[in-house]
This record gives sequence, structure tokens and C-alpha cells, in this order.
Amino acid sequence: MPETSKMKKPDVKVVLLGDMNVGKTSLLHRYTERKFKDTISTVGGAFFLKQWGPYNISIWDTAGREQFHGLGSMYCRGAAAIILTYDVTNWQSLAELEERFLSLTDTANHDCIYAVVGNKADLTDPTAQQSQDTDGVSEDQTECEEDRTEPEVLSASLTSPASPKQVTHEDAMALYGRILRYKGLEEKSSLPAEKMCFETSAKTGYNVDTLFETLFDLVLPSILRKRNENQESPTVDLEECRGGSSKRARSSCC
Ligand SMILES: Nc1nc2c(ncn2[C@@H]2O[C@H](COP(=O)(O)OP(=O)(O)OP(=O)(O)O)[C@@H](O)[C@H]2O)c(=O)[nH]1
Ligand SMILES: [Mg+2]
Repeated sequence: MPETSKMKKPDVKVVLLGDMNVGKTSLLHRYTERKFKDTISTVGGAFFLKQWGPYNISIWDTAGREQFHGLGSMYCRGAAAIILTYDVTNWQSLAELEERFLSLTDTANHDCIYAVVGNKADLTDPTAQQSQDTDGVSEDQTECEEDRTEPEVLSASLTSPASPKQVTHEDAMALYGRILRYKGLEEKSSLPAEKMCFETSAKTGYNVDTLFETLFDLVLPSILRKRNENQESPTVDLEECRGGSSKRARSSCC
């Protein structure tokens, strides 16, 4: 049987967008491999197929570098959820979301869900400096150079934030409000900013599962509607789907 015939068809698409260096690839690594690894700046884009209950979700990692900007709207085409990522220590990375990336989402589904995500929270928030990985992979199994810091330097960085926080949670929530307005959506009939603005750390795992799994649950109605439209699955057991979601299923990355 040829390899291509075994490939699962994604039911829905989730896209990571944001400036270079904010940590999009690291977030995807953390979620899918439970590791914080060395990265190289992404070229073009790559996707990971995640099995979520009975569904297949493709998570697209895109390049933040300006030279790949033109590809962004292509990656967003038909997206059910878009993760607009910034770096909490870099105000410009939040501004870029509005100036450069928001217009790329015009090709997403009309009912696309938006999350505004401030990554690198470990640099500013002592709570985020604690490892939150729940799969039993300890932080000393991570592979990033930053983790090879001398022990005394590391313990100092655990007690005092290394960089000042440039972007507050309120700034991110205000951006979320402007995104809704850009999309012509009413705030009161949309998902609230408190639920859709996250601060994460790909380095420690802080909030990373919560981010992805909140979005997966929120895109389920979109999957069900698409399936019903295609009349492939007239009845779907939501309970079964939620029950199966806690089981992590991995697929290959390309
Ligand atoms: N302290 C800290 N560093 C991080 C975190 N996430 C990523 N980094 C570092 O930030 C740098 C950029 O991370 P990437 O994941 O490659 O960033 P990206 O957004 O994918 O960048 P492009 O592919 O160029 O768009 C790397 O040096 C990472 O090790 C984090 O949560 N905390
Ligand atoms: Mg990348």
C-alpha cells in the first residue's frame, strides 16, 4: 500500500501565527513532544497531525520572518482556530500581530476562533517558571541550550524575573477586543477575552496544554458541523469524544 494512502485527513485546522522568535515552534514542540528543544527559524511552514478523540486536528506552525509573510494567508485558509502569538517581553511582537498578521486571517473560516497568546512567561512570571509538564518528562530531559545554564545562575533566575514584562495581560485583552471589532463581531456574543488570552511558557510547559486543549474543545462544533454538512456522520457521540480526548495520540510531523 503506498504511504500516502495511510495519511489521515485532518478534520480541522489550527494555525500558529506571530512574529519571528516569539516561540511558535517551541510551543508546538512542547505540546507534541513534551520538550523544549533548540529551534531554527522556521522556513515556510510545517504541520503536526493530532488525534483528539475520534478527530484529526492539523496544527500548522508558520514562519514569522518577513520574507515568508506572503504565505501566511495561504496557511490560514479554512482555519478553525488561529493562535496569535507574541513574546511577553517584546512589545513590538504584540503590535506586529495587529499591524502585520491580523489581515492574514481574512482567509480563515467565518467562525474561526482567535486566541492571543503571550509566550515566554517564564521570563516575567514566577508561577510560569515551574514546570507544568504532566507527562512525566522532567525539565532536565529538555534539550535546549538555555537549560545548560550553570546551577547557581538557574536558581537565581527562578527567584527573580530576568526581563521586565513589556506586555500586560490587559494589553493582550485589549488587542483581542480589537480583533473582534476587525472581524465585525459583537463582544457580548463572542468568546470572552479572559478565556481567549493566554500566557504560556514553551520552556516550562506553563499553560501550553491548556491553550491547545481549550482550542481543540472549542473547534469541536466546527468539526461536527462540517461532518454533518458532508453527511459523513449524521450522529456523533460528544461524550465519547470528550472521554477519548484525555488520551494523547501522536502522529508524525512534516
Ligand atoms: N525563555 C523562553 N524562551 C523561549 C520560549 N519559547 C521559545 N523560546 C526561545 O525563543 C527563541 C525562538 O523560538 P522559536 O520557537 O524558534 O520561535 P518562532 O516563533 O518559531 O520563530 P520563527 O520560526 O522564526 O517564526 C528560541 O531561542 C527559543 O529557545 C519560552 O517559553 N521561554
Ligand atoms: Mg518557528
